[in-house]
Amino acid sequence: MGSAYIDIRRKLHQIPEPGFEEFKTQAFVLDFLGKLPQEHLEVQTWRTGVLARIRGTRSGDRQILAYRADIDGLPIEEETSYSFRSQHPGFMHACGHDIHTTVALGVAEHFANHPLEDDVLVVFQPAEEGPGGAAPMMASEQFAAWRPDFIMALHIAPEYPVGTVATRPGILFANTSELFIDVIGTGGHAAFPHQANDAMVAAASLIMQLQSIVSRNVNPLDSAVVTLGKITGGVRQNVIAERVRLEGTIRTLSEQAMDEVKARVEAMLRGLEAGYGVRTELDYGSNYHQVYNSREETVQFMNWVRESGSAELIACREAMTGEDFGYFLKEIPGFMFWLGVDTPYGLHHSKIEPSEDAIDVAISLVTRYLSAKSASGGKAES
Ligand SMILES: CC(=O)N[C@@H](CCC[C@H](N)C(=O)O)C(=O)O
Repeated sequence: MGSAYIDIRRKLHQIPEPGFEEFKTQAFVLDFLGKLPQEHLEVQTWRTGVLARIRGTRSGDRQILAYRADIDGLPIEEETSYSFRSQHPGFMHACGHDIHTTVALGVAEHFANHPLEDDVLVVFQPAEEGPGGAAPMMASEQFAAWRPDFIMALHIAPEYPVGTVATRPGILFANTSELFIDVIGTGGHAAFPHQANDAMVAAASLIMQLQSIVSRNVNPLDSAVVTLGKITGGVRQNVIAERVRLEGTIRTLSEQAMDEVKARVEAMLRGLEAGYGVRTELDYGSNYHQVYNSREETVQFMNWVRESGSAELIACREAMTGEDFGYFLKEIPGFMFWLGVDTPYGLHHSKIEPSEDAIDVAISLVTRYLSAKSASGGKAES
């Protein structure tokens, strides 16, 4: 099965699309599903997402087991050595969603050919990178009609070898909040700073102040990240900037720490306005709930991986990545795990080249796990 799925991944890799604009990806998924045996398969769309339900042989009496993939790309210019690079300038699958989607198609194909007693729901979710598709998808009529009793998902992990998976019960990924700050001063001629109010100098001071939140305000026994990833502002070298925009993200392992970090950001903006005479505008963009793996489900999965030998299991630590899969896990028992894809470049890097050998590992692992779970009436045994 390897080469067929590698070909699918390469096709998806060439069409990365931003959140809620995954039109080609959705069409690709629908086309693939349309060619599978249709006897047990039902498909619904929700915005640019897709829900594929494979009815089990005892559908109705039994539970619905779900596998979720995110399908959007990132606004990053690709710099890989691939011959099948992105055909969408400025966009790239730099977070492995092409692999996640391919695995989901493999899972759907497997169960369309070999239905379980339980139903299997394969969720193709848009907009994970932002603004967040999980919460509105869960609130949709389509999802409510097919709401699963269990849900699992994976995320590629560049640092782990192919053939390994890593997870832990409890918190796996952080609470996140995007951060958009506009600093607004008064523009002017570079030679007359006293007649202007330089938004760039105020923004530079703010950047350094924000770095002190994690080191000086957050309890050292807690964990938090404040990262600014983008600055824009100014017009040209001899014009005092009237407006500077900072874009970043806040990550914390507790909701309390998130509230504390946000309170400090707001206090610093008030201080900046008083000290520099600028005006500021603050927008937290989208916020994601932490990915909290159900204890019982995760321990069962970890035991099953160890006993079945389906992959090598790493009991990992939590990470400061975010994932709106956390919204599914807030309401539905399940877990997320890392899938080793062995590449020197990290997630969101323009040169990331995940090993495609991991695709078969994942399809086999997910289909075997859901089969074992169904066969044992909910509790997977190896
Ligand atoms: C796994 C991963 O990389 N997820 C993204 C999620 C983005 C959340 C949101 N847009 C933000 O930037 O806060 C991540 O950056 O961790």
